[in-house]
Amino acid sequence: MRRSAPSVNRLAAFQPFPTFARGNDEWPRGHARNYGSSDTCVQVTVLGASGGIGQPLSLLLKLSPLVSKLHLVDIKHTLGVAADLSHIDTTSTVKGFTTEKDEKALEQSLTGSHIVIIPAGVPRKPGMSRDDLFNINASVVRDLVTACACFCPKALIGVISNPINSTVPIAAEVMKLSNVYDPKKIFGITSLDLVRSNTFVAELKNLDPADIEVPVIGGHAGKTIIPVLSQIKPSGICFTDDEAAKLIHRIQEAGTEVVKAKAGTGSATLSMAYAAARFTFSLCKALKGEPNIYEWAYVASNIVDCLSHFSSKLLIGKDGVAENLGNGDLTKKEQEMVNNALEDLQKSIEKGVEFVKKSA
Ligand SMILES: NC(=O)c1ccc[n+]([C@@H]2O[C@H](COP(=O)([O-])OP(=O)(O)OC[C@H]3O[C@@H](n4cnc5c(N)ncnc54)[C@H](O)[C@@H]3O)[C@@H](O)[C@H]2O)c1
Ligand SMILES: O=C(O)C[C@H](O)C(=O)O
Repeated sequence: MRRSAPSVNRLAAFQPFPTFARGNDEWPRGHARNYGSSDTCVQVTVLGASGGIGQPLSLLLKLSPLVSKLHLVDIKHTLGVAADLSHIDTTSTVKGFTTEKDEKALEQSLTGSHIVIIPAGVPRKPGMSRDDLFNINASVVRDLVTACACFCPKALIGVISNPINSTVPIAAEVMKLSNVYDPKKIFGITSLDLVRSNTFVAELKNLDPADIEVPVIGGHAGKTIIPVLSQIKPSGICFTDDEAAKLIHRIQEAGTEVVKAKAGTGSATLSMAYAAARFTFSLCKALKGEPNIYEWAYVASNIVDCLSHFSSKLLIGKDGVAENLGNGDLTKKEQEMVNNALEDLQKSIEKGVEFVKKSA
């Protein structure tokens, strides 16, 4: 039987589906009554909404009372996905936009958006690295963020499309070119690394994952994914060197674990949809003025001297990152992991920046 760690509850902001996760029949209706103020309208646009992540993510967003208007955008199939979701008896409205045949689709979907989440692009197949997706996804993200710069320059933007370590700097450069760059408003969504870490630690120590918070810093590829085991909440969870090494390896390779298991049909979609929904709910709560919203995400940062982007703990407010809370006290080994990730991160960032400069 699983033990519960009594000293730390999952932070309210960290647990978007408390009653649902516990199997409460009332959800989402009863749940809706407890969440956020209904007077703040939040419009969320999902770019890539017909895809493996896009569809379950859109479903989770449709279920939440935090979202008032849901705009679903993809090259194709979006009208069907939107019609399907629109029959769900929650209060938000859903609209589909197909960019393939409708040149106004991006303008119409993005105008008025407070939050834009981007899972558009191609996923990995076995044997590929995330960086192997650059050639296709770099231009997808560039073009979609260019549309955001034009039609919703003040929106909070969450990038899911890989390689995150490069696509987020691409998004930043695009916003700079349009003179609407606000470094506080662009996030690389790395939440899946934290979700996985919580799960794996809970499995190892026979605890309830809802009670566990494992910080993960750095970036989102291989050794740039840096779980900070010394700062796990609740404190007092100890690992042998062997346990820690295996755990860190599993967290860093978890994406590849899924890619291999899916055997050519894609990468993580359902767990990513959950992670992205959780992150989006945090943005919604922050927009609605809820205090103490903390997340980890890959953002413009001066936490590490030589890098323009890095993932660390953030306080999120109405305008995006309200404060970058940095890495906390790292052990010598964790600091070594950061040092070992610098070169990869630097290269990925430069690759993204150069790509936008060349295509400008
Ligand atoms: N950040 C993370 O932790 C994380 C986790 C999992 C997957 N991913 C990444 O997310 C991306 C999407 O994965 P998926 O499994 O959903 O892929 P998918 O192929 O199932 O879906 C992608 C969708 O994007 C759409 N699309 C492509 N170009 C578009 C454009 N220009 N405008 C609008 N829509 C467009 C496609 O039509 C498709 O429906 C991949 O790059 C993958 O590597 C990131
Ligand atoms: O591994 C991938 O390619 C997708 C994603 O980045 C993940 O971590 O699951």
